[in-house]
Amino acid sequence: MAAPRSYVLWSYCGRGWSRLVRTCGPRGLHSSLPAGSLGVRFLSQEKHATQTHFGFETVSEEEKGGKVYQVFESVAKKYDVMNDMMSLGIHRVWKDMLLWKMNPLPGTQLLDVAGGTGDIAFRFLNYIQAQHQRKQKRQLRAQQNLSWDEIAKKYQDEEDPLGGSHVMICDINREMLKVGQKKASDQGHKAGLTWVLGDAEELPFDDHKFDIYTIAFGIRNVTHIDQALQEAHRVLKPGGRFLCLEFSRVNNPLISRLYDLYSFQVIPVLGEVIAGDWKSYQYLVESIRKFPSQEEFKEMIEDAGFQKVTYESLTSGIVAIHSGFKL
Ligand SMILES: COc1cc(O)cc(C/C=C(\C)CC/C=C(\C)CC/C=C(\C)CC/C=C(\C)CC/C=C(\C)CC/C=C(\C)CC/C=C(\C)CC/C=C(\C)CC/C=C(\C)CCC=C(C)C)c1O
Ligand SMILES: C[S@@+](CC[C@H](N)C(=O)[O-])C[C@H]1O[C@@H](n2cnc3c(N)ncnc32)[C@H](O)[C@@H]1O
Repeated sequence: MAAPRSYVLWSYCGRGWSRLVRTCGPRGLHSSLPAGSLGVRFLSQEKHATQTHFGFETVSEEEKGGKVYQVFESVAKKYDVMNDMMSLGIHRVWKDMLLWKMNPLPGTQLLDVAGGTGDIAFRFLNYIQAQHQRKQKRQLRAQQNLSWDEIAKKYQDEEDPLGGSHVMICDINREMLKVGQKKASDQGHKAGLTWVLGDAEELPFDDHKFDIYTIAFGIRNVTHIDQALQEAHRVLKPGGRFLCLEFSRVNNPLISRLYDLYSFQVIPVLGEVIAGDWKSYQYLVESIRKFPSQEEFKEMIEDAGFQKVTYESLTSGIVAIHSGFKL
């Protein structure tokens, strides 16, 4: 569908001309003139950039990407410590729950978009490796009559412990990727992962390439969420799964009040004290409030072509995991 254009209209209401900006979509001009208007002069056809939000601020769509980039460039080095401090470690449990829901099999090709400092990717590799080790132990226990030499040899001759699984970590921000790459080498993750600089709205991958697409705490920052969802659908294989972990809507009014207090009174202060960055953490809490509810987001995922879309709210709806399939 063609993007709506904005036009400047000037309306005369008796006391003088006033400037109105109205959009013109494919079905015509959407404008209602104030009562008492004596006439309209169509003075110009300036094309206006479409407006969107950056937290509670209204910005042009062109500006938003740059502002989001600055936020994550600024917080990258303190990102992990901030998350532990802000959530008292709860974000780790939410990410573990994403992995339990995914329950990947050896050989899975995962694309983790907005993968940042690698939290989902490392959990994926650890999950697959742990599965492989459990399987190996089960097999060895079943073979009661093996000698010590044979057991040692089985461990030495080990084939790929990832069973061909691979995770592609794609993020738009160089600084976040750099921190992630350093963490990977510190934690000894060498095989099974690739780091790619790329935009969720225009993924640098062919169609039908991945078994699973994840995005954790990323989609809220994307300018055109519908575009990112369509890209997720495009790069998944038929039968592939979309999983999204994101902040959502708290339904209990008392918890919601406490959560608001904590978010607006505590999180930016922590951001200032720990990361020297109040503004980025103010953006974080504001962007959470701008993100659609569980049901609204489910509809957006369905609109992108996914089927069997479901969600699970965690911690009273502070976050939710949405799941959908490309069938
Ligand atoms: C720039 O963009 C970003 C930067 C990032 O670093 C990260 C992200 C993306 C985000 C993540 C990866 C996850 C990071 C996690 C969070 C943002 C945390 C959000 C989650 C919560 C607020 C809820 C869960 C956290 C907790 C339960 C922490 C517990 C806090 C306390 C026990 C209270 C601390 C109390 C004080 C410091 C005293 C002063 C308090 C007030 C003035 C406010 C009153 C607050 C309370 C009475 C308690 C707080 C209540 C709640 C949190 C709600 C309770 C909820 C339930 C019981 C379910 C990124 O995009
Ligand atoms: C809050 S972090 C989440 C990182 C990680 N997934 C996690 O769960 O901790 C958000 C990430 O989204 C990335 N991001 C924002 N807009 C993006 C876009 N259009 N395409 C890809 N990544 C984007 C940021 O650079 C940042 O690394």
